[in-house]
Amino acid sequence: MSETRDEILKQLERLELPGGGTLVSRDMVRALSVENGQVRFVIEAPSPDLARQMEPLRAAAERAALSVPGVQAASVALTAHTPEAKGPQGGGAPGPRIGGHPTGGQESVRPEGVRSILAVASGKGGVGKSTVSSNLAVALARQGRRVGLLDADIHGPSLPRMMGVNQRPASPDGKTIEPLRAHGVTLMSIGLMLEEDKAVVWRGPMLMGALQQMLSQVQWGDLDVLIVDLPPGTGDVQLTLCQRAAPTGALVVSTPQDVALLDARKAIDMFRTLKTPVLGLIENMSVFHCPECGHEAHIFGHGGVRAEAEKLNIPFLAALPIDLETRLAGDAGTPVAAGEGPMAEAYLALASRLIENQIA
Ligand SMILES: Nc1ncnc2c1ncn2[C@@H]1O[C@H](COP(=O)(O)OP(=O)(O)OP(=O)(O)O)[C@@H](O)[C@H]1O
Repeated sequence: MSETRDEILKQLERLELPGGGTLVSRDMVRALSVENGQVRFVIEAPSPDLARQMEPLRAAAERAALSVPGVQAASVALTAHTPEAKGPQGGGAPGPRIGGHPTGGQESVRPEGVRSILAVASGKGGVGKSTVSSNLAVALARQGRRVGLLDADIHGPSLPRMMGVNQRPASPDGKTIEPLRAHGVTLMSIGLMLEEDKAVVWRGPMLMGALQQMLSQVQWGDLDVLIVDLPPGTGDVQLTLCQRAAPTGALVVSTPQDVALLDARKAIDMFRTLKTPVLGLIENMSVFHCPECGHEAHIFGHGGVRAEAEKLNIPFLAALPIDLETRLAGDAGTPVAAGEGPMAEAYLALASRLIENQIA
């Protein structure tokens, strides 16, 4: 498939644009996908006016794709930035375009100075993956590790809020991106490159391209560990990370609830298929201690994740309670692990365990 892709791009290189350059050299091809002989991509024009004039070029691009052996059908769409929009990702400032199609076939996109990449995953949404990622990152940094945190949850990036950052990362040369720093952690989120409140409507290839950019264009520097907060589920982003960045392993977060565990099992199975070791399971929202009477309530069930870990012979790393401070601290932009108290200690203990086991 990647040979077909390369050949299509080669054909598109031949289509000269009126102002000079080609569709490829001017980076106007988006979301190129090849599936069972069906080719699809989008030509992104600099303005709606130019897009209207580019219809003959669109048709020529379709013919060029069809001329490649193995291609049975080609569908090419034209799109444009609106001048008032702040780029496809918002923000106005010049900078790298996020969400292009992935490049470079199966080449590694692992950042050079990063010793270990740790994926934090869950089957189901809302189980606390981002809460665990941000607190674990802060706890590791407090123990002297050089930590990076990449929010790869493209459809629902929540780390900027949880880490208390909202400025757009700088890109002095328009290609590389300078990550931000918060609570001792080097941080990058796709949410910082997109317009807040705008839904991301991207196909798989654009998601894969965006992750690739976040790994290879961000100046991560030398890190002991890069924690990648994945979107929930088993999709293109997970696949790209495992195949192109060779993570050291994955931590899977789940609540003890049956429906969450069911999905967690799927995530574990996906990592096994992709040959990424699952290094541990974490139970979040495992118990609620009533602050008034001290009563323990198992709102989402009890012990399910520990039992699952034993069954699958995967280390059970932590049982984190439902905790008001955790929620409030996350909403306020200073993770609970940055302070003092039982939850900060729980995250510091989790971080120590990962350091002792040379995972982070
Ligand atoms: N242990 C906890 N105690 C109390 N609230 C929690 C806890 N863990 C997470 N939360 C809260 O639950 C909500 C969802 O958590 P979070 O965003 O971390 O989940 P997620 O799995 O990353 O979600 P998504 O599927 O959107 O990526 C947040 O408001 C967070 O503050």
